[in-house]
Amino acid sequence: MKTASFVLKSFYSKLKEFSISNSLKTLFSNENDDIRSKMLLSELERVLIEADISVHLVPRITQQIKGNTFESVKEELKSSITQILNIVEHSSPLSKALFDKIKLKEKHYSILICGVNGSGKSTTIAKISNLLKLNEYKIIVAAADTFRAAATEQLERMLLKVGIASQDIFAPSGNCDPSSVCYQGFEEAINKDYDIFIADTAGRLPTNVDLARQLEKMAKIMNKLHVNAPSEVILVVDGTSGQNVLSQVSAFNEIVKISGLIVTKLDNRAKGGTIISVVDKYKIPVLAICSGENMSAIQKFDVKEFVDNMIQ
Ligand SMILES: Nc1nc2c(ncn2[C@@H]2O[C@H](COP(=O)(O)OP(=O)(O)OP(=O)(O)O)[C@@H](O)[C@H]2O)c(=O)[nH]1
Repeated sequence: MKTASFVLKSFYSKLKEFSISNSLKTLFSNENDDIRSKMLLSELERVLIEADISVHLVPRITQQIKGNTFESVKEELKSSITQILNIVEHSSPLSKALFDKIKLKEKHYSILICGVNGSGKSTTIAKISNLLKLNEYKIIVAAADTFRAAATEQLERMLLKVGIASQDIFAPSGNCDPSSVCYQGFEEAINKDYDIFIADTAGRLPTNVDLARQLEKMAKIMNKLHVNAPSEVILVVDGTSGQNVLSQVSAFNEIVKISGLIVTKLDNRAKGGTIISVVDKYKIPVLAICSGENMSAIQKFDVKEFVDNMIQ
């Protein structure tokens, strides 16, 4: 089985392959080049936009560039991007429990997972469940994706694979309302003293009013059972969706307050700029990054590691 660091390397090697630095080096092919000249500045802007950094953010980054050598510009870019990413702390009680082995203080911790179709929600839930189980948490997962027929079986299959027993998967048969699955599942979590309750939800376009209301209802109904519920609302986004991720974050955040992001599929086509743009615009922490279908392909988001690999 591939280890987490091996899998993550595939994301970082992709980032390196794309490398802002390579493009930057070519901008400095002539010794007398000055980055502040109009031509070179617009070339630098193009490089950053190609790295998936939003067009609104790029001028703010380039404005801070004062140096005129490859090394100085590179360091200024790194510092500017680091500053943007460090505007929030990229952690939550869940991510600390997952990656830092810091015990959750809250009892019956509840997590609502949402996102557009196919962003990787169920796979990510299996990865999280795997880690939580290894860290000796008693968890229960509710299959509240009652929309797609095969979704429950798919989730169950993945959870069983990582050693979650079928009695720890709340998946009532029949045509159930997703809010009632959330409610009953969370009620069971409280009654049977589970440490963590995770609800998988159907993939949805947040612009679909009915589906948006349904998600809102799930969060509200959980709150009837516990004053802090849901403890975290995590939006799972496909990291290869580029700037589309920005509109997803905005739309979902209007329905339920998103407490953190998990960015998936970074092994596919990762340029990294999307993460920078989302953090800058919405100040929402990135709780984890995923770079593969393998259950170990999930890792804490580390700003320094990310920036060092993006610009070397
Ligand atoms: N390459 C890669 N594929 C991934 C990753 N995470 C999930 N996938 C794949 O993406 C596809 C969709 O994943 P799911 O977990 O089913 O996504 P979902 O959001 O639950 O899907 P819906 O329930 O249909 O909305 C599957 O083929 C997964 O194996 C990842 O980090 N990298």
